[in-house]
Amino acid sequence: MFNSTLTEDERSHLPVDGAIMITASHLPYNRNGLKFFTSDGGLNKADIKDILERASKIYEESAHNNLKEQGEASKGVVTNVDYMSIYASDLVQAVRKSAGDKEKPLEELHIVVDAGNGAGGFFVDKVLKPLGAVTTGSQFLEPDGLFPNHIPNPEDKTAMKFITQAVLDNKADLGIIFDTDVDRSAAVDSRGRELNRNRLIALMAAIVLEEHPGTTVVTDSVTSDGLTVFIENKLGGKHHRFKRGYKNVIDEAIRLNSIGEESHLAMETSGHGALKENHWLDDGAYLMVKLLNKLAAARTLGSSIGSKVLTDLVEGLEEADVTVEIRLKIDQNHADLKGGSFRDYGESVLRHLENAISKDPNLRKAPVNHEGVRVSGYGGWFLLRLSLHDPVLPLNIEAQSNDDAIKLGLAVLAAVNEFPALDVTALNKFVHQ
Ligand SMILES: O=P(O)(O)OC[C@H]1O[C@H](O)[C@H](O)[C@@H](O)[C@@H]1O
Repeated sequence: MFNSTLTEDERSHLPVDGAIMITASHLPYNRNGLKFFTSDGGLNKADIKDILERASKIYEESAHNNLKEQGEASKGVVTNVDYMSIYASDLVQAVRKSAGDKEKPLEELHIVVDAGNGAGGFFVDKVLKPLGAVTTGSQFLEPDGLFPNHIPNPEDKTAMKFITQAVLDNKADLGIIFDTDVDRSAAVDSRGRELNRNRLIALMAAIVLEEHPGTTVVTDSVTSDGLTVFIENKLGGKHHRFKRGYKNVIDEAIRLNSIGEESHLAMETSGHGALKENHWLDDGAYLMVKLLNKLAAARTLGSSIGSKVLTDLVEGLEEADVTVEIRLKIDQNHADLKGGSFRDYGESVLRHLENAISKDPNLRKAPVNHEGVRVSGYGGWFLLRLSLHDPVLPLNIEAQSNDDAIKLGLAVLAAVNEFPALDVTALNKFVHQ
C-alpha cells in the first residue's frame, strides 16, 4: 500500500496521493481496522484522530438527508490497477541483483510459504516462482478473512508450528510465514528451527551490520539480554532497546538518525521490521527478500547452499531455556480503580513493583529502560509493562531454568498481589506449577 505512494509509473496512475487498507492485521477476523498511508509513511494515532474529528464535523455540518446528494455530486472515477504485480516485480529485481543479475538465482531451492489465508499468498507466484524456487507444500495461500486454519501471526506458537511442520513434511530448504497484511514475517530453516522473535532480529542485525558496520539496531522492550550481547559483542553494533509497538520502534530509529546516531534497522520481536533503505516501512515481504538475497548470493558460489547460510549468521546468540509471557488483566469495573482509568491503575502497580524490587538484594533494575519495569536476577530477567492497547499488564520472563523463572515470577506476584483489580490467576498457576 505505502509503496504505491512512491512508485512512479504513469500508465498505472502512480504514485498515488494516499492508500487505505482494510485489515485485521495479525488479529482474529472480528478485529478489522483501517490503515492509512501517504508518501510520508503510515498515519499515526494523532493523524487518525484528526481524520475522525474532521469527518464527524463534516457529518454534523451537513443536514442528514443532504449527505446522499453530496456523495453523488463528489463521485470520482474508479480505475483498477494491478499494483501487486508492480510491487512484486521490484522484490524479484532486488533478489536478482544480489545474485549478479542471474534470472533464476533460487533455482531448485525448495521454499514453502504459509500465508495463513491472509494477503501474503502472492509471494509464491509473483516472487518465489519467477526466481526459480520450488514452492510445493506452500499452504493457506488463498485469502479468507475468517482465517480457518490458524491465526496468521508469526509470534503465535500455533502458526509457527504449522509452517515448521510444512518445512519438515516437504523436506524444504526454508519456510516463510506472514501475518494477514504482510507487515510481520518469520522464517524456518531446513531443520525446522524457527527464525522468529529474537532470532529473526539477530539474523536481520547480522545482515544489516555487514552492510553498515557499527550501526544501531532499535528493538522493542521485550527483546532478550542475549540479543544485546550478540549485537554488541559479536556483531560490533549497538542495541537500543526501546518500547513495544512497531511505530514506536520505527519512530525512535528515525529520531536517532536525526540527532546523528546512525541506525538502519528497527525491529520488534513481533516480526515487524523496518529498514532505512526501504523508507522505514515495516514490510514483511521485504524482510524475507533480505534473507533471499543472502541465499541467492551464497548460491552463486555453490548450488547446494541452503538455509544454513542464514542459520550460521545467528550462531552464538545466547537463548534462554525458559521464555514466558503472561498477560495480567485489569478489571476496569473493579471498585479498586476508584473510577480512575486502567492506565493509572497499571502505572500504580508498576510503581509499587519498582519499589518492592529495590528492597530485594537478588534483583537489579535495568539501568536503562524505556517502558515498564525491567529487572535482572536469578540469571534471567523479567519485564512488566502496560499493554499498548488493552487493559492488560503483560509480563515477560526469561531464565535458564524453570526454577529461576518461577523465582522471578514469585517476586512479581508478591508485589502485584496487593492489587485486587488485577487478575493474577495465570501468574499464580505459573509459579505453583
Ligand atoms: O502491548 P501489547 O498488547 O503486547 O501489544 C503490542 C503490539 O500491538 C500491536 O499488535 C502492534 O502491531 C505491535 O507492534 C505491538 O507490539
